[in-house]
Amino acid sequence: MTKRRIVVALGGNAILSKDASAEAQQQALRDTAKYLVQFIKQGDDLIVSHGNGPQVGNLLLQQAAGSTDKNPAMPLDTAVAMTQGSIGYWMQNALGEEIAKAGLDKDVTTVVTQVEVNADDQAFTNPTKPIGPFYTKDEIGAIKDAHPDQTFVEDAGRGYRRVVPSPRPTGVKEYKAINAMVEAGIVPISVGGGGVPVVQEGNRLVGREAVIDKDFASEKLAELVNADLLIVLTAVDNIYINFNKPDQKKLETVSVAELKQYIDQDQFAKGSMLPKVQAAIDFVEHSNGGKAVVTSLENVGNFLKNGDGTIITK
Ligand SMILES: Nc1ncnc2c1ncn2[C@@H]1O[C@H](COP(=O)(O)OP(=O)(O)O)[C@@H](O)[C@H]1O
Ligand SMILES: NC(=O)OP(=O)(O)O
Repeated sequence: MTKRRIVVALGGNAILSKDASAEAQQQALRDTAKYLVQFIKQGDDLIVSHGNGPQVGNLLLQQAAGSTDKNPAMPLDTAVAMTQGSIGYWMQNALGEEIAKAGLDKDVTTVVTQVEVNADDQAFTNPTKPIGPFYTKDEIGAIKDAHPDQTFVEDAGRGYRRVVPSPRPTGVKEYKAINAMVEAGIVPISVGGGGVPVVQEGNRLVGREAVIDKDFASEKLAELVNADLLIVLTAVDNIYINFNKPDQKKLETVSVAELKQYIDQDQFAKGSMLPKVQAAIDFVEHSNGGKAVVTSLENVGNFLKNGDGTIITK
């Protein structure tokens, strides 16, 4: 089989489901690495990205709880960089172990990645990205009394979460370094948490307080490094139409034109599957013959063997 260049975007459940302790998140990533190593064993060049919504929200809460005048809390762009470091450490440690077990000699390295956004992106005045823990309605009443500037929305039917601005990525500052790492046989972990949002001001990149969607950032990176495949790994094996209804139907190979019709029919939930579908469409439309895949971590073996999962083509 010919060697492919693959950007894999890891969904939240690959890192944190209920237990937010470092041990539990590290264990989840050890389990995740067992699936990801299959691509490397097959000879594919892998670039890994991941979400950070729960972790960056939790970090902001820890920062706020411990802050003093002499030891101030860090702003959101710095917190995103901190989660790139912590999750990247867990991931490179776990994937490194699986690579060693497979008898392969390959380094895994985390890249603190700056992702460019437009300063006038309307997302800055319309926060939509859920971060941190879930709250009850009573709990957010009390938080809003103390922090009237914070916005909360109902998320995934599990309660309320704080939302922050989520601008669209326009570029990935470190993509050439990521390319060079792949050429050198290194597995980069990059655009973690969607990347640190930055705006170009003269020679300086200035951080902005936001959290970029990791599926959109992974798509932008996949375009820039000329990936053959963008694979979005989430909790479901396939994208469905009429999802969770008695007549739900899984999509196997689907064209961009067909997916756009399903978007018009509101088939994909806004805060969850829609951004993945939009990222997949963007990649197929803007790359040079690339395809996108949406499937689950647990289905990686079947995808590699039989092409199972939802495959999005031109
Ligand atoms: N049409 C659909 N087909 C499949 N899954 C869907 C659909 N609409 C909504 N979903 C939900 O979207 C979820 C994936 O989004 P999300 O949980 O935000 O992803 P992640 O955290 O893995 O990035 C699936 O687990 C599923 O519950
Ligand atoms: N940054 C980001 O998209 O994180 P989640 O996938 O955890 O929401």
